[in-house]
Amino acid sequence: MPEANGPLPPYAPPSASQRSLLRRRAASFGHAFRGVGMALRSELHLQLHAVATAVVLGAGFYFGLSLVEWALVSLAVASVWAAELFNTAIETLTNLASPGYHPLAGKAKDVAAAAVLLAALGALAVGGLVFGPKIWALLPR
Ligand SMILES: Nc1ncnc2c1ncn2[C@@H]1O[C@H](COP(=O)(O)OP(=O)(O)OP(=O)(O)O)[C@@H](O)[C@H]1O
Repeated sequence: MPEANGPLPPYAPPSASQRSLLRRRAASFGHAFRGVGMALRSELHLQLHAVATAVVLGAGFYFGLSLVEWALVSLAVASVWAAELFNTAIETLTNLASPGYHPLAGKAKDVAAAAVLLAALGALAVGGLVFGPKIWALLPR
C-alpha cells in the first residue's frame, strides 16, 4: 500500500483474467438492463411504475426535497421496482414450470404479488409523509 502523497505504484495494464472479469461484469449489467427493458415492454404495472417514478422525481425537484427525503424516496421507489421485477421473474418461471393449474403455482404467484403490495404500501407511507405536508401547505385556506 503506497503512503499518502507518496510515489504512485507503476501502472500495470489489466491482466487477461482481469480484462475478462471486467467484460463479464459489463455483460452482467447489459443482461440486467435487458431484463428491465423486457419486463417494461410486457408488464403494464411496470409501465405505470415508470410514469409514477417520473411524477415522483418531478415532484421531488419541484418541492426541493432535502437529502434525507431524497434518500427515503429513492429507497421507496427502488423497492417497488425491485419487488415488481422479482414478481415478474417469479410469474414467468411459474408459467414455464406450471402452465396448467396447480395450487403451488398459485401460491408462488400470490406470495410474489404480496411482496409487491407490501413494497407499494411502504412507498405510499413514505410518499405521504414526505410529500403530504408539502402539498397540504400549498392548499388554499
Ligand atoms: N398456474 C396457476 N395455478 C394456480 N393458480 C394460478 C396459476 N396462475 C395464476 N394463478 C392464480 O391467478 C392469480 C393471477 O395470476 P396471473 O398470472 O394472471 O397474475 P397477475 O397478478 O394477473 O399478473 P399480471 O397482471 O402482472 O400479469 C395468481 O395470483 C394465482 O392466484
